[in-house]
Amino acid sequence: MERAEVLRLGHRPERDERLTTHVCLTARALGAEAVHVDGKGTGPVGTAREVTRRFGGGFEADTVGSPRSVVRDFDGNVAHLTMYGEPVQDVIDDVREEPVLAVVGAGKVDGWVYEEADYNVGVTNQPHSEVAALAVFLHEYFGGEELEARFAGGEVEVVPSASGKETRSIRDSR
Ligand SMILES: C[S@@+](CC[C@H](N)C(=O)[O-])C[C@H]1O[C@@H](n2cnc3c(N)ncnc32)[C@H](O)[C@@H]1O
Repeated sequence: MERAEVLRLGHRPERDERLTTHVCLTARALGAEAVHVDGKGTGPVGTAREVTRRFGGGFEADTVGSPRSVVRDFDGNVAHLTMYGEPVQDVIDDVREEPVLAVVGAGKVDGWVYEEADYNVGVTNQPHSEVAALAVFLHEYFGGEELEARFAGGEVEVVPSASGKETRSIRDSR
């Protein structure tokens, strides 16, 4: 069965707070089980935990001091998302053979990441965003099944609506 974790490299608290938060929330929403934030990213990690508490699911978020250890210790395929990589559509079937650690950067990504990754994967070979790259990668990895996921154990859930904004407490929906 497919399972995914995400490693956010090079978080800079003074400038990446919002983007790293979006990496964490995108990882959770699109089916990853955990995000590991390299550096002192306590703000994004706290937000991800709070969203999980409110909206459910078993998503885990933490900060890590040694991203290289996360890469080396991961039991599965390490897929580094980079505009210089092989096209996602060419490699995703092979990546899907194992659990995946999807690695995304912030500023310049160190050379060891390119060397130690099992796959360097481009979501197009144009420069864009780690959030966009992660979303498309997870969607390709899970083949769209992540869109049907239920997030159990939270306080509230959204009632899908063609207009307006509606939520209900989980107690009311059972
Ligand atoms: C704004 S980019 C910065 C990249 C940085 N200049 C470098 O040399 O690695 C931040 C991250 O977005 C992701 N990214 C951007 N464009 C991508 C693409 N076309 N395919 C896959 N990932 C991409 C990569 O993970 C990258 O590390």
